Amino acid sequence: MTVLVRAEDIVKSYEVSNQISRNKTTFKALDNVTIEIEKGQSIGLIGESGCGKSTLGKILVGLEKSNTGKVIVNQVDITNLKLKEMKPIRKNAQMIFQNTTSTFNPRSTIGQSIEEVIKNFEKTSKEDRVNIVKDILKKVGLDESFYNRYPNELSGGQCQRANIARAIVLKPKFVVCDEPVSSLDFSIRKNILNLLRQLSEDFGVTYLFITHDLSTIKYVCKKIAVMYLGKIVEILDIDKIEEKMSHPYTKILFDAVLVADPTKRGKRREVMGEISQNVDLISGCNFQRRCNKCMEICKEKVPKLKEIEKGHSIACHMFK
Ligand SMILES: Nc1ncnc2c1ncn2[C@@H]1O[C@H](COP(=O)(O)OP(=O)(O)OP(=O)(O)O)[C@@H](O)[C@H]1O
Repeated sequence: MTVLVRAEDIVKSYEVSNQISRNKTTFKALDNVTIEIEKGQSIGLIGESGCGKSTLGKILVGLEKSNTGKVIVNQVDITNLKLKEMKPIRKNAQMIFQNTTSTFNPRSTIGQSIEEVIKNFEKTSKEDRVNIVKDILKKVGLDESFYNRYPNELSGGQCQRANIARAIVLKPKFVVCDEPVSSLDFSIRKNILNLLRQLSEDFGVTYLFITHDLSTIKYVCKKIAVMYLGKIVEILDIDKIEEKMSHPYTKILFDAVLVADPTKRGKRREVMGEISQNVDLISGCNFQRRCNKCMEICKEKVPKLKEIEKGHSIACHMFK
């Protein structure tokens, strides 16, 4: 298997100022994250709001810089690349955001916006560009008339399709999808998820698929990564999740999902305490205060993400 994206020991801190005291403090959004994404092995990334999913996604496509650590995309170390040097990488590493309409220039037509992306990366004639854009619009289920429409003339679902068209027009190898269907009606979600899967089959795109909705992951991903307070706590195959999930936080997350068959519903595990705010203030495991299996070692030592069997990694002191 070829490794397409590798992030090693990524730390990302933001400076936040207190509005009242005007003191500045740092907030660690990513706390030594290491993740490897193999070609063709799309990964779903889940975790509570604010745990650092989008920040990690942006760092992997070079839209944000980490404070420390290393990011390798398609065999190129992008950690310290300047904006200009990032250009050839961007062609292969794109991001689809949740808020669809605001990502388009309101003064350009959808066709012009997508053409702009091609112009930035490839030398093509106007005629070729128009044809490429019309083709890709068709591929995402939008007819030629959308070329001349403005963003405010599109519905949410149509705009998300256009957004996907723009992200994949250059046939990138890696795409981060940040909650790509969460702002859409349930009736349209399945269509978009099927479209993403189809595009991965047709163009060989590998995704990092960020979501809160576990049910959407299986449409496009083979693996799932669970994140808690700036750390990846478990990675495993999606089809083995019920049988193999082991981290106490993963189990709680999955308990929150309703199981259709009442005979298969287990006893619900309760999550204790409140989510901590700043991981810099915690020594040991970030999940210790909410974990009903917390041991002495969890308060002292940070558990490392370790592969406990092929394709299954976990960061928890219960697993040696
Ligand atoms: N530019 C920024 N300045 C300061 N803090 C930030 C910035 N961007 C993100 N953060 C903080 O970093 C943490 C992680 O944010 P991030 O958006 O990555 O979380 P998330 O898991 O994607 O959340 P959600 O699921 O709600 O989108 C949050 O606490 C957030 O407030």
